[in-house]
Amino acid sequence: MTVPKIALKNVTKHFGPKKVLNGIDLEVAKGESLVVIGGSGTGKSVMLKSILGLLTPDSGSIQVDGVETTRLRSREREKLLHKFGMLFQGAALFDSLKVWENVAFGLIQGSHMPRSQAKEIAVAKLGAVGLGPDVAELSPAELSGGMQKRVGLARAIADEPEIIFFDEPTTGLDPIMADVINELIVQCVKDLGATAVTITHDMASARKIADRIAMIYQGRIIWTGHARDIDNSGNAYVDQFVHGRADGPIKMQIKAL
Ligand SMILES: Nc1ncnc2c1ncn2[C@@H]1O[C@H](COP(=O)(O)OP(=O)(O)OP(=O)(O)O)[C@@H](O)[C@H]1O
Repeated sequence: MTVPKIALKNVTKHFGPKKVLNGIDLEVAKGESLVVIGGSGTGKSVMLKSILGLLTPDSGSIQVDGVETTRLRSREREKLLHKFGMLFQGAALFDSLKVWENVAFGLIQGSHMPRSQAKEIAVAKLGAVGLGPDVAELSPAELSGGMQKRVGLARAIADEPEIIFFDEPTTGLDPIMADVINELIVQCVKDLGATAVTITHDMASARKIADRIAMIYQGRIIWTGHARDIDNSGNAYVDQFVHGRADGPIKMQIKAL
C-alpha cells in the first residue's frame, strides 16, 4: 500500500465555543493536485495552518509521508517545513526587499545559501513564471497584482518543495490574469513533480488546477471526487456551491448590521 503524502484523520479544532474543524478526514496522494473548495469561514485556512503546524489541532492525526506531525519538536518541525512551499493569499511580499530578495528569502534565511547563488536561482525561478531579470531588481510595490502573484509563485517554488500550498491564488485578479496564474501553477507543479493543495472559491481555478476536488462544509469534508465529476457529484451542497446559488442546503449566516 502506498503511503499518502498527506493524511488527516478525524482532525478537530475549536476556538472558544466555536468548533471550526469537526473531524476532517482527507488524504492527498504523492504528486496529486487537490483543490479544497468551500464557503467563507468553513475552516479551509485553519486546516492548512494545522498541516503546517502553525495551529495545533485539539484531536486527530495529521501525517506527512507517514510521519505524525501534530506533536513534533521545533527542530523536527523546521525539517518538515522544508518540504513545503506556500503561495499566500495576497502574495505577502516584503516591500522593503527587492523582488529577487523576496524570491530568495527562504534560500538565504532557511537554507543558508550564499546570496549570489540564491540570486541566480531567484532570477531563474522568476523566468519560469514569465518575469525577466529587470523585474528582479524592482520593489514589489512597483508591480501589478498579477505580477506580485507570479513573484509569490516563484518564491513558493524557489526551494523546490515536495508539497506546495496555494491559498486563494486567483483572488483579486481579472479572469485572464487568473487563468495565466492557474496555468503557471499547473506547469510549476508538474515540473517539480510536487504534491499540491489549493484552497479556493474560484471554480474556474479549481477546474483547471485540480486532479481531485474536496468540499469542506462546517469543518468536515462532505465530498471528494475527480475534478471531471464535479458537475455530477450527486451532492446538493456541492451543486449549490459550484453553481453559486443562494438557494439550497447551504445557509449563509448573515448578521444584521
Ligand atoms: N486564530 C483564530 N482564533 C479564533 N478564531 C479563528 C482563528 N482562526 C480562524 N478562526 C475562525 O475559524 C473560522 C474558520 O476560519 P478559516 O480562516 O479557516 O475560514 P476559511 O474557510 O479559510 O474562510 P475564507 O474563505 O473566508 O478565507 C472562522 O470563523 C474564523 O473566525
